[in-house]
Amino acid sequence: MKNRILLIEDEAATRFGLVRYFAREGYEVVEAEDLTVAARLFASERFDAVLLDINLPDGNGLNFIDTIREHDQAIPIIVITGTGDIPVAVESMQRGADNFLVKPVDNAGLAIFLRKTLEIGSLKRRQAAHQRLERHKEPFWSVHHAMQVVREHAQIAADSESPVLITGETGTGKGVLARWIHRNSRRGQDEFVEVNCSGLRGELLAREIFGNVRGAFTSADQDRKGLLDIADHGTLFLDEIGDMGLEVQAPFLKVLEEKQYRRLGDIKLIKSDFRLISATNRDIAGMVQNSQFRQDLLYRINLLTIHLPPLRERKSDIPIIARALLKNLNQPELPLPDGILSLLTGYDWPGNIRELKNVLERALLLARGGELRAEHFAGLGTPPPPAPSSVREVEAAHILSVLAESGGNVDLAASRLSISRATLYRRIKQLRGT
Ligand SMILES: Nc1ncnc2c1ncn2[C@@H]1O[C@H](COP(=O)(O)OP(=O)(O)OP(=O)(O)O)[C@@H](O)[C@H]1O
Repeated sequence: MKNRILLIEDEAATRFGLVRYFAREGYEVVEAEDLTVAARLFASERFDAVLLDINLPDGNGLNFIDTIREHDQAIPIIVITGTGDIPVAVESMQRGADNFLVKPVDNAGLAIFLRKTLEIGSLKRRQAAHQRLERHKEPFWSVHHAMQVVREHAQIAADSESPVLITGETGTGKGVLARWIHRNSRRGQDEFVEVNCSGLRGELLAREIFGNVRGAFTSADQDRKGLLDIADHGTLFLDEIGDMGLEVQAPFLKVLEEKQYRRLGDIKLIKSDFRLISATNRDIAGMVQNSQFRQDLLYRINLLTIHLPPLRERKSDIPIIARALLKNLNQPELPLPDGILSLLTGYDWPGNIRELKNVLERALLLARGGELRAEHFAGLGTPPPPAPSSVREVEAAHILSVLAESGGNVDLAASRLSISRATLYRRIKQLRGT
């Protein structure tokens, strides 16, 4: 799809030149000769960027920056000013413009400006959307006692600066938990730098972590920052640390001990104040026994270990997690009938939360916006287990399903069950572990 530019410029000749040039560059340019037309267009149409002249027949373009920013914080604004208008240009930046150019405009220069500004704008939007999504990922949906321990330890991890090792099978949410710890730590506003050690072996991983100077190896045609550099003041998340080769383990241990390192091919020592969170789905202690992982490194990274249990060991959480995942998939109101809940709780979920999320996404596609039915979950295998028999099991199943239907809201569940909030808490406590 073509990027749409709103060009606000009163000189017809300048407009003509810019429209022709940008049409050739693959943009769609919509023209406004004054602020009145611009305001009408901006209110009714969607644009990817605004090119704004300051001196317009019906007012000062600077005021229009405020109007744009009231409605859209992210859209790139490039201001075009006459020579000698530098103070105006500075003011335009202070009011929220992204860039300014001085007339006569060099079209090629403006095109480069525009491309860069649009790239940054789109990155900002993606980052904002990603952060919004990440904020909704709450790692602790649970009534299970094992997750209570996880929650307590995660809070301790967030309050401290010590290295944390998160263990658990694939798809249990180790990455989600690592981000939660970072966000809730005092480094939460700084970088969260993630590297997956299984995708990059040997020297490739070392290059990513340490960076390099020009000429350090054959293809090193320029200096490159390492992730340790970028994670300074923030958090470095090493996913699948069990897959880190021994040749990288030794220098990495040194970094942890000394908090400084050298880029590949460099002699200069660089300091980095990063906080380490690692994760693995492998048995690292067993790897130490087999000399595949250094014991001294393990001692350094596992000061605090948090284990995420697989979904099959906390099946009582499946209704709550499924509800929450539906909410994240923008389907908070969609009912999950008992038949489907028993299908979901009857399955062992080797891929854990990731698999549950995929299964729900597939079911939503198959349901085409309608109600979810059992046939949308075909392939989950085993039929639902026999209905609970003891009074305690019946009570547990009922409480859990009402809690799930109430989206984990204890007040709502208590009122639906016609018991007090305190009684419901007491019952949940008694039932934990069932
Ligand atoms: N609490 C949660 N909220 C929302 N989504 C979650 C949650 N936990 C896990 N997921 C989803 O499940 C998937 C797997 O999560 P994540 O990558 O954190 O797991 P992992 O244990 O790190 O997996 P792996 O070991 O394969 O790297 C992701 O799509 C993630 O969004």
